[in-house]
Order: sequence, then C-alpha cells, then structure tokens
Amino acid sequence: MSDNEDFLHNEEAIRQDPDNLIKSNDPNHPANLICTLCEQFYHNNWCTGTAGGISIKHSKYDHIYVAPSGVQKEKMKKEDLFVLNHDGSKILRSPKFYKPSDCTPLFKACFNVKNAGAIIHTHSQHAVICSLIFKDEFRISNIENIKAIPSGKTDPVTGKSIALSYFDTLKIPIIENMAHENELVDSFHEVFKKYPHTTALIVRRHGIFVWGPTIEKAKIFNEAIDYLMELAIKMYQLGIPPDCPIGDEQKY
Ligand SMILES: CSCCC(=O)C(=O)COP(=O)(O)O
Ligand SMILES: [Zn+2]
Repeated sequence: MSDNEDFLHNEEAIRQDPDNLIKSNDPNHPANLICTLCEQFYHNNWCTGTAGGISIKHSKYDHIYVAPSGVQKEKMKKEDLFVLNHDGSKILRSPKFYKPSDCTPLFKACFNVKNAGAIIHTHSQHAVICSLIFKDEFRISNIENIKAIPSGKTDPVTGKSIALSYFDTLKIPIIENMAHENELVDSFHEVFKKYPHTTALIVRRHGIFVWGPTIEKAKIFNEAIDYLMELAIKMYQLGIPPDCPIGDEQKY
C-alpha cells in the first residue's frame, strides 16, 4: 500500500470523506475485489438473483467491507459497498439507497469469533443438494482435493496451518435454515463451539458460508469444497457413499 492509501484510510480523512475508504485502483483492495468476485460468483451460478455475498476485512487497516442487500451481484459497484470498523460495531461508510447485506451479523460472527479475514456466502446448488442428502454433516473421504482444506492443526515448528490429508474425511456441519438470515447467528455460534476447526458451514436448503484468514484462502476453500460437494452428489447418484473406504467402491 502507498502513502496515499495510508492517508485515505486515516481516521480523520475517513471522517471528512467516507468515500476515501473506497478510493483505490489496486485490484486487490477489498472495495475492488468484492465487485470482481461477486461478478465471478454470479457467472458460476453461485450468486444469481441477488443471492449470496462476500465480506472482506482490509488486511492492513482492519476495516470490514460488505455488500449491500438485494443488489444484483454481477452489477455491484464499489460505490454500493458499506464499510464497518474492525469489529463491525460502527458503520464508517454507508451508500444512500441501500441497507447492509442481511448476512452482516453472520459475517461479523465469523470475523470476531473465527478471526476470519474474509467470508464467502453462495447459494451453490451443490451445497443445497448436499444438505438434502446428508443429515447433520457433509462427509467425503479420500479425494485428492480434500488436501486444499485446513485440518485446524498448526505445525508446532513453523506455526503454519496443516491441511487435511488425502486419507482424512472432510466434515462440514449442516444447520437448519430460518426465515431471515440474521436468525442464523445462534446456530453459527453453536457450530463454532462444536466444530472449532471447520472453515465452512452449510445452511440446509439455502447455501454455504466459507471463511478463511484471507480472501485468497477463503476463495480456494470455497472452490475446493464446491468441487467436493459436486463429486459427492455424483458418487451418491452412483450408489457409492462419498465417505466409503478406499477399495470398497465396488461393493455398492
Ligand atoms: C434471494 S437471496 C435471499 C437473501 C439471501 O439469502 C442472501 O444470501 C442475500 O442476502 P442480501 O441481503 O446480501 O441480499
Ligand atoms: Zn443466502
């Protein structure tokens, strides 16, 4: 980030002109990246009809960028974005004609409890079908792409996150949907307690929330999980349980 970016994100500069928070030509600045990714996710059929969303915390200044509610994701402009302070308790920038995404309380829970740097919410049909196939948790074993997902353990020497192994089972909790997104907050907190290492949760008949320490990681986790959910549906259709042991595939 340049000295100019430091100036624009300074408390006094923000107070004088909250639009300073979105003034950046850097494609990786959250204000620009949210718009780029929302458009990509729309074209993946993950966020059509205004569904889904993304929230990113600025890695240097800790401001939270969140999309407005009910806006077509493929048409999102950075001027449409809300910006909150580090824990989401204060709105720093608010566009005139919108309200913040209904997912904002859920994003805040992920930022504040899971120390997330970004959260992706999609209405992926793979997530919805998996929520109808599986009861309390989505499970898939012994597939190469599982290695893209963190195990929750860290290497005691390097301090780096350790990924799941090919021989592990990926488990993603499933919670029940509610009439309004903000009513899911208590279920999110229950998942955080019961599955302290999970980086995602599925909402039955609704979609999936995936978080990570950075938007780059959250994007990778989301893509890997979506691939694994699609594969699990195909295995299920063939009568092969997605968590069947290696070598047992022909028994079904
Ligand atoms: C037709 S989408 C219904 C709301 C929803 O589930 C969602 O993900 C989008 O909510 P937002 O308030 O961000 O538009
Ligand atoms: Zn949703």
